[in-house]
Amino acid sequence: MASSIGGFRVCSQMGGSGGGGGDESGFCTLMEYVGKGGADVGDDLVVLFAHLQYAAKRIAALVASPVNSNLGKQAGIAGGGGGSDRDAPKPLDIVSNEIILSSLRNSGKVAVMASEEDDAPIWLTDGGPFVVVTDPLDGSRNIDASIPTGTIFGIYNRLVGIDHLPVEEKALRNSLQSGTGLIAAGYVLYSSATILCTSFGSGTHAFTLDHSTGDFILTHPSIKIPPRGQIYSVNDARYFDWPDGLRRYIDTVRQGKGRYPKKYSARYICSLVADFHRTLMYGGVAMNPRDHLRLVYEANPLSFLVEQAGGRGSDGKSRILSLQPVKLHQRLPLFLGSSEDMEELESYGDVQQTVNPGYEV
Ligand SMILES: O=P(O)(O)OC[C@H]1O[C@](O)(COP(=O)(O)O)[C@@H](O)[C@@H]1O
Repeated sequence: MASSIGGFRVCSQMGGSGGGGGDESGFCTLMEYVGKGGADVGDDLVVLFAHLQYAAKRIAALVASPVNSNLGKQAGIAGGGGGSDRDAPKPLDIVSNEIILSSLRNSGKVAVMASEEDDAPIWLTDGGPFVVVTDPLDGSRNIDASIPTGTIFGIYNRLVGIDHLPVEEKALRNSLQSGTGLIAAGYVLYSSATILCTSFGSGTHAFTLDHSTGDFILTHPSIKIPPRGQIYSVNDARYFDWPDGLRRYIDTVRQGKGRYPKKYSARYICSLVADFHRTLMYGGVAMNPRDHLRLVYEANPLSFLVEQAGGRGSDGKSRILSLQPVKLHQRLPLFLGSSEDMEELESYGDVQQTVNPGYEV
């Protein structure tokens, strides 16, 4: 049973599906939540989450460290940009990828990890029950300005029916599962607070890192995205490359002439996890209408989370989770948000940006 003490949402009793655990202090940690006294997601998944939260804490410390203050994604740096100095520090998205890889390997629970940072999926553990897809540090281009970044992950069961295939082939096929097969997904937002938001298929719940104890505390149980928001989130410098439908939609809602008779406001951090988190909290639509974001690593996990919170994830025409990935690094237009806003947006027909001239910034 969730209640509120001093502004925190807390669990006052153990057990119950999705109810989470809790101790005598009333606070419910992520590990209590997933464990037997809480949502009881199964021992294997509990072990995996223990390792995922450890990786998240290491990345949170990394992005906040003064030592790394100028190590955003930069071409020419050794380890990521093809530079030649082997002793040069690596960009943070490469280090984050290594942190997640070692955590997943150490968990012993992951058969395959597919990462936005790697060309091909990595086979980790024969018999590992799970497949993890991840964008280890999204928004890393913002690091140098201390703008929020995030980790995104999705978890599937290993396809045991293809265990007999050669490693490369089964690694790829396991990683190309449709989003309808997700058993869990989440993101970690590295911002003024470090927030791990996750779903196991029964609601979306967010946990905030308590730096004094190192625990993620359940602060936002059963998040419900408002059915209607008043915010649109898009890089509107691309307005002149948009199709007519998208231009008309944005022009209409910003003038307060849409189905909801209020003038919408624009918010765009240009860091997907941060833009998505705000949308989950306040409602509205977060979008990138061009073929830029990835189906496997970004669109599927975030669509799973927004659907579990009562919203929708679409490519402008179809439900994201129903799409069958054909390529690991497949890109697509992405629209995530409140159910009524999404419905109104899609009613404009052509909202997918088909020209993608390449942008310098
Ligand atoms: O340039 P655009 O179209 O505004 O795209 C911005 C989006 O790209 C991202 O930076 C991800 O791009 P990268 O994977 O190339 O880093 C998101 O965080 C952000 O939402």
